[in-house]
Amino acid sequence: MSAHPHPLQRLFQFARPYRAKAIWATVFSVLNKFFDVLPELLIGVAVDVVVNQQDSFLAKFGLVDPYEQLMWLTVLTAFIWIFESVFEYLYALRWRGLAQDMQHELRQAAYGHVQKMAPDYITNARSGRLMALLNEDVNQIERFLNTGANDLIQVACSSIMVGAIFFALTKSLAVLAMLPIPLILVGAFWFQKRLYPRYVAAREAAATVSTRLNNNLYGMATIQAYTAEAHEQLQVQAASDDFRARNADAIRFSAAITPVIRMAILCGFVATLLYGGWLTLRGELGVGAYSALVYLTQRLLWPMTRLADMTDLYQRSMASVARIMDLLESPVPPDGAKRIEQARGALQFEAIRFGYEPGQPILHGIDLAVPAGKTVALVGGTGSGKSTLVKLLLGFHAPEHGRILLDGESIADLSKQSLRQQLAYVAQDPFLTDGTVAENIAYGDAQPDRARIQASAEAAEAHEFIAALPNGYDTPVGERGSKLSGGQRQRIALARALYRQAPVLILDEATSAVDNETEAAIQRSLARLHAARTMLVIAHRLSTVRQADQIHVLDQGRIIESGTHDALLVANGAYAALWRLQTGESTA
Ligand SMILES: Nc1ncnc2c1ncn2[C@@H]1O[C@H](COP(=O)(O)OP(=O)(O)OP(=O)(O)O)[C@@H](O)[C@H]1O
Repeated sequence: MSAHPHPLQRLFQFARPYRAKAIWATVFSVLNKFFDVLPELLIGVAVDVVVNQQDSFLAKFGLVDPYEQLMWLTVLTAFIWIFESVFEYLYALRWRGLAQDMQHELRQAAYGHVQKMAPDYITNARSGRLMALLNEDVNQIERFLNTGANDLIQVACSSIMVGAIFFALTKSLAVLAMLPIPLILVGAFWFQKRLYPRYVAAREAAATVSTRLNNNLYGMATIQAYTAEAHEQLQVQAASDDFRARNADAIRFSAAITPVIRMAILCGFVATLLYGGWLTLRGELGVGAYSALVYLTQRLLWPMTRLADMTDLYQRSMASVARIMDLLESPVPPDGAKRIEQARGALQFEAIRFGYEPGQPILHGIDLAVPAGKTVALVGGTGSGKSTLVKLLLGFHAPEHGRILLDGESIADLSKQSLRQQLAYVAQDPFLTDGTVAENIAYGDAQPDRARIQASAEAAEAHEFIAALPNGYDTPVGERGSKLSGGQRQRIALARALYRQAPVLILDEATSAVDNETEAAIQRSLARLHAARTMLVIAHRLSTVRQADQIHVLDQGRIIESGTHDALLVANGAYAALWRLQTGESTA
């Protein structure tokens, strides 16, 4: 199916640090099973005591009186049961502990890995699919380790132990009782092989449902505004139906396992009952041994009915392990090693060519410089590649050709963390966390500075509205900032970027949702900060970039004009035309 090792092997590899814990858990499972099988033998010994009395098996140990034999048998039974219970407690504790540890480690590792990927990876991988992976797949492994692993070990143990007892007591009966085992195992493997792809398909379908639900919950306002509820309900229904059908397909198989195995067990049980009874009647097998063997046949074969559940759990969790390991092994974008402590903020884009998809170039050789402390603006039609250029600067993608320099250092050589610490970025659609206003402004700072938070909010023209909120800076903003207006969200995002005090400030449509008056005030604040920072500003509203030291006009991935506002008006090209359109002024 794939070049990867078996999922179990991949899980073992991942769980290396937990090897000692797993070994202890296994030891306790084995010991528990050992003490669990013994009472069956004691039944045989008890029958032997009451039937054979002075000639019983126990009499050989010097216990001639049958009443004394019974007494000792009772004491022995009590001890066996106590040990069985103690080891049951210990294995349950260990396996469940291990399940929790693995669940935690896998989730941490998977999320940690996702955080190293470019943001586009998450949208390409479908965020719902990732959610399913981080939640359900991880839980699936916990479920298996909670009970499944112990069950598998104990079935194997009881088969070996009971088999050994059978062989010690009577070989011919042992062969008969064990005849169904190969049949059961072949059957279980046959089912298992067919179940695995069905579970993989079911997991995929679950991920699709999750993606759709995720998307719809996020876009509920649009769904309702467009009265698309019925349409979306149908879409969810279709995805859920598919999930149900795939699960039903797996269930048809897994439900058949127990009845089939039971038939095989029946053969083994009937054989022991008949042939063992016959041997006992002929005096070739003791009555005590016969009683023990009848019970032990059950002990040997009956747990195998649980193979169905175990296989089920095992296959589900292996499908989940494979998905998680695939994620963990997906290549992380390369990272540079150099660090930059305090950049001056000089940026240089040299002959940048880039496309998201092979053969579909978005940027066709961009050359531009942003001297330290200067403001450079990028304007141009929608889809012309402005945000893409910023994504390259942030190191989300690497250019196919050309390089980007920060203070003369290629950003490809810099560690992404070090690079991004020099940049303060306000995205087109800023992301606010589900915390308070203050937490959002001081985002990423372990020791938030209250005075700096307020100063940043003032510079972003946000202080006034924040102060008017019910709890001021301590007001929760809601999920993704849902309790705020678009313009308020933008200003908090701007305050956050200013709080960072990074040498380079990148504003991608950072004030598009605020009114003209507020924007003018923000411009004045930014102008005061101007000298200290390099600014790369993207804007559709040209009044925003009017004061920039240099303006570049992008068109379909190429710079078609560059200059100051005044020079571009004089040049009377695309920029001047756009300016006239936006202001109604005549520049000719
Ligand atoms: N993750 C992506 N995968 C594939 N194509 C993308 C991706 N992001 C953007 N694009 C494409 O790249 C082109 C440039 O997009 P970009 O966001 O850089 O434009 P922009 O100039 O910032 O536009 P706008 O002014 O509308 O924000 C567009 O054609 C867009 O469809």
